[in-house]
Amino acid sequence: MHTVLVTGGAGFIGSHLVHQLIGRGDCRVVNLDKLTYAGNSEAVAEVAGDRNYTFVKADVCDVDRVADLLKRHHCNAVIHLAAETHVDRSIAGPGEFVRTNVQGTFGVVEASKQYWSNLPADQRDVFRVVHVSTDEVYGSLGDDGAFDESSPYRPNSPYSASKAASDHLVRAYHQTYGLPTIITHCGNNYGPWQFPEKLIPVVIRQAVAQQPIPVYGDGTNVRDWIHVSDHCRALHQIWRHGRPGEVYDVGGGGERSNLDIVKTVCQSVDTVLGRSEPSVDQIQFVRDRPGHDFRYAIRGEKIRSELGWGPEVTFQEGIRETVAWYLDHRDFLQTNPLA
Ligand SMILES: Cc1cn([C@H]2C[C@H](O)[C@@H](COP(=O)(O)OP(=O)(O)O[C@H]3O[C@H](CO)[C@@H](O)[C@H](O)[C@H]3O)O2)c(=O)[nH]c1=O
Repeated sequence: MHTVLVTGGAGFIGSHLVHQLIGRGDCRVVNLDKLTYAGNSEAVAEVAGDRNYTFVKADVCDVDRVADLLKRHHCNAVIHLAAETHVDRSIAGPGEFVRTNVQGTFGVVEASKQYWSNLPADQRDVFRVVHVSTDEVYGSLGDDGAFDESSPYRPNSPYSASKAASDHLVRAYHQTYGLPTIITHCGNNYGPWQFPEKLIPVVIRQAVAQQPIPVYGDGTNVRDWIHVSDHCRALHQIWRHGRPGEVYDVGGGGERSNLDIVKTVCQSVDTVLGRSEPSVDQIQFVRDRPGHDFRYAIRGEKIRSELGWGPEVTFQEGIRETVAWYLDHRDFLQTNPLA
């Protein structure tokens, strides 16, 4: 039996990871979450009563608290997802991103180091810290090429800069203290429970309400999309079989332009609701995001060849399921992103 401290386990990706880990039957999960606007206890309600699950409302910046939890629960891994994640919010207010993403990651690695360095040798060997980061640290691509683990860091937004800084701290803790850390970079996730500030839930909400669907700039920007369950499977593989000190980029092959995403989502909403007037007519091209990265693409060769991981959910199937989920959870869709 493993015991994993998941930070940010009430968030979008974190809650899916918590479900997967508990579902495996060989993991106890301690979910540390501050329950900020993007954290949602409802997303983990199904596991709340499970004997292998513990929820702790806490802040990753609190080193003593994190160290105490690791010790109290005899954790043998940390998967660190707690973060501020929305690029537009980071442009409006970068301070919270520096605090949560940089100071918070410091809290996690410092607490982990304190705990890990006092473990008996056999437990030190199996302990891992998996830091969940983003492909956005690599900056923006033109029409060709793809990121891989050797791509230079060129973050462009306050969000991606804060994630890049957090990566460097994690790397430094490995280089300096030998803490067994692994860094991951994933592309754009989609699926149930994604907060309605990100592109796909925004499109669903606006399409359903027959309101304008905002597309930044001309909609030609490209992102590499992955279903959240595939990402969580990758995180498990990386934790269990990845090599300490390494970086693994997660994804590959899911490139789509924003306009393509918007059209696919609109068609899916129209089909489920039996609409005759196409939702795409609601598209409104709006002012571009400042410093908007043009394109992200992940090669994904290392994780495929070293860990045998690849995505399983097709985009068509994933979008159909996601749209159906949001239409069944319209209250969540109405959550005020500015709250
Ligand atoms: C919310 C919104 C977004 N967009 C555009 C901006 C982007 O090019 C694209 C996706 O936007 P977002 O859903 O905000 O995601 P993006 O900025 O790519 O960043 C996401 O993907 C990253 C991984 O690439 C994660 O690290 C971030 O946490 C996550 O937020 O759609 C629109 O055109 N209209 C919108 O209303």
